[in-house]
Amino acid sequence: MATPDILVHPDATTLACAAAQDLADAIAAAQRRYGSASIVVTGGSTGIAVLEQLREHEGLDWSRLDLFWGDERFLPTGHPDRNDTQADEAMIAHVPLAAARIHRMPASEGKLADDPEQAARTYEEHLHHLGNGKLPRFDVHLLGMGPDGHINSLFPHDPALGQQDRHVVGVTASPKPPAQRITLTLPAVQHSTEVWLLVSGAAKAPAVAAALRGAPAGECPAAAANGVLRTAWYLDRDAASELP
Ligand SMILES: O=C(O)[C@H](O)[C@@H](O)[C@H](O)[C@H](O)COP(=O)(O)O
Repeated sequence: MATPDILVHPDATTLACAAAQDLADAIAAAQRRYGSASIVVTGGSTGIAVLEQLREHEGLDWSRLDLFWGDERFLPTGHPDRNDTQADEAMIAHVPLAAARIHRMPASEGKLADDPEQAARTYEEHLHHLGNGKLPRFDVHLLGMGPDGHINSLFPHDPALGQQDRHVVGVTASPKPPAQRITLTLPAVQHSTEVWLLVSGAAKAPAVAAALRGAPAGECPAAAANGVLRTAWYLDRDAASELP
């Protein structure tokens, strides 16, 4: 596993601008190489700020970009706390993405209303359908991180962290509201060509240091967030303040 790249920026705004520029470049590179690009987006203030910046990038070919989510709060369509609603407002509503390439996690309504596990299976089937029985290619998986080291909806000590056989699971007792969520698992994160963690603020500094020290994933899930070819940590100075 390659050593992670640690990229420290003066503040959260500069971090988001730099990550968006790098993401635009990575999308263009994947489109040149494969014909289309595929990114996994995240919620949280830093991840959403990156999407706000990305939408300003001129020359980006939005028609050949697939958008997936790393996790979702299991709430009805359009709920303001859903990660996809926030991504809609920050980026999707402003750019010409192809509707069929926006792969949202299911919402808590209709047949799936009270069944995040079934909703997770539905998303997993969708991914496996796109990938001919496997996961599709994820060129870049963006991740936020909580002060407890959680990534996606994979929280410390949660049994979902040990999940090796599934790519998407339902969460029913998240320590952070809402309790019900859908999340990609660690094997799905680790399937991504590149994983970029977007972390700002002093409250995250201890978890950043723990993850980069190689803490056990059960205690600090972000420690296991590694891409196949590259892992990059986009930090602001405060988040990096406990690194050696
Ligand atoms: O699902 C959630 O409750 C949040 O989206 C959460 O997982 C978030 O991504 C991180 O806590 C980082 O958030 P910030 O970037 O806002 O610090």
